[in-house]
Amino acid sequence: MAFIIRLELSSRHFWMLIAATVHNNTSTTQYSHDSPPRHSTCAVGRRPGRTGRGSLATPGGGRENKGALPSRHTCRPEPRRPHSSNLISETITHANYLPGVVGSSTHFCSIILNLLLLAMAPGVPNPAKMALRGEVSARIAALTADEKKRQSEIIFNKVIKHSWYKSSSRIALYMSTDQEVDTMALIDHVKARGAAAFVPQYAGGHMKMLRVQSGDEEQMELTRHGIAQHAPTAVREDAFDHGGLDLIIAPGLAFTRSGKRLGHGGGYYDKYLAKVRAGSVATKVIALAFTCQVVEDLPVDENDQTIDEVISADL
Ligand SMILES: Nc1nc2c(c(=O)[nH]1)N(C=O)[C@@H](CNc1ccc(C(=O)N[C@@H](CCC(=O)O)C(=O)O)cc1)CN2
Ligand SMILES: Nc1ncnc2c1ncn2[C@@H]1O[C@H](COP(=O)(O)OP(=O)(O)OP(=O)(O)O)[C@@H](O)[C@H]1O
Repeated sequence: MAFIIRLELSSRHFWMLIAATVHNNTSTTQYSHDSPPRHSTCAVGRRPGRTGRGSLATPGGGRENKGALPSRHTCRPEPRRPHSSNLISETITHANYLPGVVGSSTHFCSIILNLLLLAMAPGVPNPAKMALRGEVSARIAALTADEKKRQSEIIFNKVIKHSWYKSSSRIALYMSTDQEVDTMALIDHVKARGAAAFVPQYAGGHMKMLRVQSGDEEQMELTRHGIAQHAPTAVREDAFDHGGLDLIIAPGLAFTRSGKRLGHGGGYYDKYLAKVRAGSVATKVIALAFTCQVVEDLPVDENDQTIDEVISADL
């Protein structure tokens, strides 16, 4: 019976079932499988200033936006794949609809079958990564704004004292969302030091690092993931074309002390770091993490790039 159901499902649903299995068996998150996923909303528009920050999708499927965003509307269901964090909540929903499949003794065969399908479905999200993204996103969502501010300030002070930071004159950072270590003070610090600050501009699977000029942050537009970035029409120095980068301060969802990194599932940093490292410049990479983002171990694949150091309030 389970097999027949599976034949009727797409490969994405196979992964959802695996993720549900992984999640049900190993997760310690506070999601209630009885609770329906939260309503999905998204932020669009221009960044209103430094206090109104966007956010990446949350595990409940919603895009929490604690900052005052200029506009907010309910997203209609998109025909394309949802953000990986949304997939987690969808997974749980599907698990509820198919209790006989997820909860039955066919688990073992199901997992073997799904693993075989992994090889046949390149580019389909890895269920172990999806499960960890859901767990860590929930932990971050549970942090208060004051706690995130407290940790971000400690991290800021560690970064500005770091020897790699002090010796770098071309530094890539990221425009932080409410679910990430705040980088706004750091971007200001880089510019005040007279160093060049760059931030990501991503679209269609490709990411550039563009230089931040005075006042840019207030002009930036929010992507559908709630990330502020230069408009497509902005003409700014591309870090890659003009001398590279000495230091990349990277975002992510989960990290290990040994340098493994899990991002939001776009593959943007993995590709960018691979390109940077293929060149001759010895660019250092530091990731910034809330304490709850540092894990003992995390799943990696052949494309995943390591980071040189993770800085948290505790590490
Ligand atoms: N502040 C900040 N800026 C950042 C990043 C970040 O993590 N933080 N990024 C770090 O990389 C890049 C953008 N991150 C993205 C991550 C995922 C998707 C994305 O397309 N997600 C798919 C689902 C992916 C999947 O599940 O396979 C989607 O929404 O449909 C887009 C951008 C560049 N800028
Ligand atoms: N160098 C690369 N070349 C081609 N595809 C890649 C490369 N790096 C990653 N990818 C692909 O991108 C997709 C997302 O990868 P992954 O889930 O590891 O992203 P992530 O590290 O979580 O995201 P990000 O780097 O944007 O924070 C996967 O399908 C992966 O195979």
